[in-house]
Amino acid sequence: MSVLVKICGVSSIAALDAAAEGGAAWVGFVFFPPSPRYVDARLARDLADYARGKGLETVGVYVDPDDHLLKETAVAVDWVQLHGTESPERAMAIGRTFARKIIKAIPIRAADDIRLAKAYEQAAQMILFDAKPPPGHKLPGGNGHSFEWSLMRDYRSSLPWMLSGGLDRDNLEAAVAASGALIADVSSGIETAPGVKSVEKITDFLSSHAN
Ligand SMILES: O=C(O)c1ccccc1NCC(=O)[C@H](O)[C@H](O)COP(=O)(O)O
Repeated sequence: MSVLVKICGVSSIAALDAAAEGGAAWVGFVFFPPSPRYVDARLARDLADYARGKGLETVGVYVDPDDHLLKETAVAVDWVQLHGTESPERAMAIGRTFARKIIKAIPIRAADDIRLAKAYEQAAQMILFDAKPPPGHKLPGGNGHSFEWSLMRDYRSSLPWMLSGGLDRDNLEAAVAASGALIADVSSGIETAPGVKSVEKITDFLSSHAN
């Protein structure tokens, strides 16, 4: 069993090197100021240039972004990941206006939550299923929480999809087996503290069941 991997919340060259050397397909930069993984437009441009030189695809992670933020930052990345309450119409408009591929994050707690993905089939090029954060939580993603992976078992779509939420090297194999995912996304599980990526953990994660 092997999966493609997105390493999310990257803010250092060392983490990019580990992601590229371990065979990750995507790296994500978080453009949401309250996040401990936040990077500004200038740092993101430098990191994204470096990542592209290493053969990585780049993803900008946003929460209900306005056009000003997108104009400043989306130019640096290949994909725009929408982690807020963006409607299908807004997601489609962002994709067209900024000529970027869209990943729409769908928060999951129960089986019914998966249905929302259908509404984005024309607006997005990929879906990311992430654990719904507890009410009142300040971040919509990057919380290290999992959802019941087997809920994805019978999911079928014309779009590729990523499994996300609380993954780490110890649970990746079980998560993939239970969900049938072909792509996995990880952030907290490869950190030593919120926002601090570990080269060793990235390498371990990617060598466990990825590629
Ligand atoms: O990572 C963040 O800080 C973040 C903040 C706001 C919106 C989204 C965010 N992360 C999105 C991701 O793609 C994470 O990789 C995903 O939520 C999984 O995170 P984790 O459970 O920590 O592996």
